[in-house]
Amino acid sequence: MSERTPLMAGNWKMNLNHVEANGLVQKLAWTLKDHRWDPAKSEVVVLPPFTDLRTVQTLIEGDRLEIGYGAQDVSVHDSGAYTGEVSAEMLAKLGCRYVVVGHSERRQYHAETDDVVAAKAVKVLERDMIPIICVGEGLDVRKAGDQVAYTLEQVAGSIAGIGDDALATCVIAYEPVWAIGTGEVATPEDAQEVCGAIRRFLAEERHIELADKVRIQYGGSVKSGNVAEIMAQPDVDGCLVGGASLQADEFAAIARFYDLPSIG
Ligand SMILES: O=C(CO)COP(=O)(O)O
Repeated sequence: MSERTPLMAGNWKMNLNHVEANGLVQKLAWTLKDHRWDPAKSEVVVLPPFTDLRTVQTLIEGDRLEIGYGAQDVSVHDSGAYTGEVSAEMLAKLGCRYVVVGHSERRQYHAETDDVVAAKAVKVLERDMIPIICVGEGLDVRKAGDQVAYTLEQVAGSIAGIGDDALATCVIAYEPVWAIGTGEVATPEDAQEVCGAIRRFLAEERHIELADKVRIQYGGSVKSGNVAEIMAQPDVDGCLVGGASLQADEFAAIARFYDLPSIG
């Protein structure tokens, strides 16, 4: 068994202005402290919109909080005439540790392909940050029972061009699209089926030591009520949390999944 520290990351999506962001991070920090959260048992990260990053950086660095932060997307370009884009260098300068690439909402609404996702992941790695590479099938694929093959193809395309040493530092987030924001959570067995298949694929395509190091998250309607069972799966090394990460109490409870009873 490897020592993969579970990564509990809150993807705020397009929510909270910088004032609200300040309030949420402060409340999250107090709540984690109050409840004796153990950073050795789970790494906690927030992923605010770009406009909140400076505020979150100031608070986390100023108060020396043990909460990490990062961004939800990045440009494939380094600099220049790309209106509205934000580069990996800019994010690194703001102290970001993580950057989400290929979230299903980017793939769906911005037509991001696996090639684009792979190029973004490379940019993130070049600046010594960690990409959280998102993959996952839609409802039609799930109904046809093709979730494993579909997701592995996305993984293959989204890690193309990433060398073994760099890939070992990456996070892969399995987020079945039908479970995102719907309240319909995948069963722990569903999550394990695909997360386990991703790890076996990495072992076969690259090597077993690498596969053992990569952290694989599950995302999709994660809450304090279901996180313990999901985290009990051997190949699930953390969660990418949307809606529930906007409430400090709820996200703090998720971060302390190891103390929650696993029911069911
Ligand atoms: O997309 C997600 C995280 O990136 C999941 O969102 P929800 O937790 O709101 O379902």
